[in-house]
Amino acid sequence: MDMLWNGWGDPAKAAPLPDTVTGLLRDLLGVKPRGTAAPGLADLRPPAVTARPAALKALAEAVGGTEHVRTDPESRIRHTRGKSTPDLLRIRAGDIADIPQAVVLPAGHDEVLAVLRACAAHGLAVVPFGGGTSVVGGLAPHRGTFVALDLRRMNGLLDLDPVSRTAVLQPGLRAPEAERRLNAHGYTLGHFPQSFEWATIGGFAAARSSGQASAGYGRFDEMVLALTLATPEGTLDTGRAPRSAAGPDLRQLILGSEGAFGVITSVTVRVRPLPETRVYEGWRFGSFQEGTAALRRLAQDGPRPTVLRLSDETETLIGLAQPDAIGTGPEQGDAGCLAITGYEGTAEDTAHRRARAADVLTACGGTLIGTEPGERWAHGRYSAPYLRDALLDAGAFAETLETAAFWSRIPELYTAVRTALTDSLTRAGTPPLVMCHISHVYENGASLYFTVVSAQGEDPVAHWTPAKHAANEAVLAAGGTISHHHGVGTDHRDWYVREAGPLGVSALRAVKRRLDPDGLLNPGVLLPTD
Ligand SMILES: Cc1cc2nc3c(=O)[nH]c(=O)nc-3n(C[C@H](O)[C@H](O)[C@H](O)COP(=O)(O)OP(=O)(O)OC[C@H]3O[C@@H](n4cnc5c(N)ncnc54)[C@H](O)[C@@H]3O)c2cc1C
Repeated sequence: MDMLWNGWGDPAKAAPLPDTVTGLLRDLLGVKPRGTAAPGLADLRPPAVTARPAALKALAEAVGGTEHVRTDPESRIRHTRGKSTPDLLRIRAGDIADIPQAVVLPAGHDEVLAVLRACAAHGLAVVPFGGGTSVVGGLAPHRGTFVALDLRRMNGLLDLDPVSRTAVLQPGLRAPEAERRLNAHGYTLGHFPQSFEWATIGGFAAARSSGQASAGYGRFDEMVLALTLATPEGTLDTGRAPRSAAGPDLRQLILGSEGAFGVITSVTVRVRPLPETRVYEGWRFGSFQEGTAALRRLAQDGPRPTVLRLSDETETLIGLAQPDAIGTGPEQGDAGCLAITGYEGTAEDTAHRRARAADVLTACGGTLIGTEPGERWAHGRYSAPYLRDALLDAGAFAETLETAAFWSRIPELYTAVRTALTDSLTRAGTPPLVMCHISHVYENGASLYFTVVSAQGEDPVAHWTPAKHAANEAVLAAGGTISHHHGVGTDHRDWYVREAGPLGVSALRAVKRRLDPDGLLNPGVLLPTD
């Protein structure tokens, strides 16, 4: 099954907004229903394919037949951009300017190399395409003539080593299928981002993804032990031991390279035994500040839950911490802040960590409110993207952005980003609701994840852009990183360039030139084009 072309996920799971939320949008944010009907897939008329027949023939030869090179309108439209809110708004408005010439489906590493050779020979750029869930413009290169390299046929579990607890996965394997295959052998990857239903192993590595259970299982880049990269200049194999002192770690150069240095064709990951037990529960704190201090205590001194997240006052009040319960949040205004803790592992380890963490959280001012909020969060953990579609349908604007910083910077960063978003959208005539949560913690810092909801402007993308830029400026000024887990793409590139600095950027450009001398791979993604 393919994802909804102009929204999120499985069309069967689309859910209308509860009346409480529609009322809230109208009364609080002045959201008005949009009058214009969105075009259907068949209404869109992609520009004709301009790639020469010889180029399409070479691509077909590279991937074993014309059936693996798709030029039909629907396939091309389904590979146009990713799933950020501006991406959805553009395609809903019928804008398919970033459409690929063709969708090419290789079956293995050698076919990827052959596609890269064919593209080099015929002057076509290449956009590696995993699940298509990028929210940073990672699939919209700055070059008109390109093909989407869809990795869905490379979807195998190639090896499982129970002694080392490692697995070799192909890049096009979607997360649920990766879990299903590992679970059949008694293992889990433990990577559960909100995009879990659709994103792929290659996309996780390419964009340095982080899942909702990162407190226990770590970020995806921490799980990766080895990678194979197909580049226009040949194959780069990295990682022959869990850790090494043999020079700089080339794995780190590939992780986060977002298709600009090559195509990841194989990923070796560490796996863990399937947990015997899972338990999620809710805690209430008087304020975001108090809850943040409690999370820091657990992150620094332990014990570390598997899931650890904290919503600020606004997110708690709206009920967004549990998307299934949106609009039915605590009735009283002094809801405080909801934290969710989760424990996965053996029964003994889970019970032990849960009891000790409860002592820490209580000492930090938290009140246990039972397993119901935790179970509700777990049940609704993949629902929020469906909610976004319903909000857009209702005429609201809803988008997320994220950053991270050292603990001492977190309060300033929180205030700076909230203020930037609120001021910018209020000046534009659409005062927003800005909500925030912490869902990834480290010994030395944490991420902040913001959700913005407002009325849509007349041109919703143009209306949002200054607010997003103001938030990016606030992130850098307050000492945060431009992305904790969404990546750079084209949307964050200009701020990433400032974060990396001129020498850092020129070093990365040198790498790009060595691996991709003709600049075929994702031009303009991660780094500016020359
Ligand atoms: C609703 C929603 C929720 C999300 N939640 C999370 C979350 O909780 N945590 C999180 O980390 N992210 C999240 N994301 C962002 C996104 O899911 C991640 O960035 C994910 O890693 C992208 O995987 P993908 O397979 O969809 O990659 P794609 O979107 O297809 O590609 C992402 C980038 O990587 C490149 N790429 C893809 N595959 C390869 C490959 N094999 N080799 C080289 N380059 C490649 C692409 O060219 C592109 O630049 C969310 C996105 C959405 C829309």
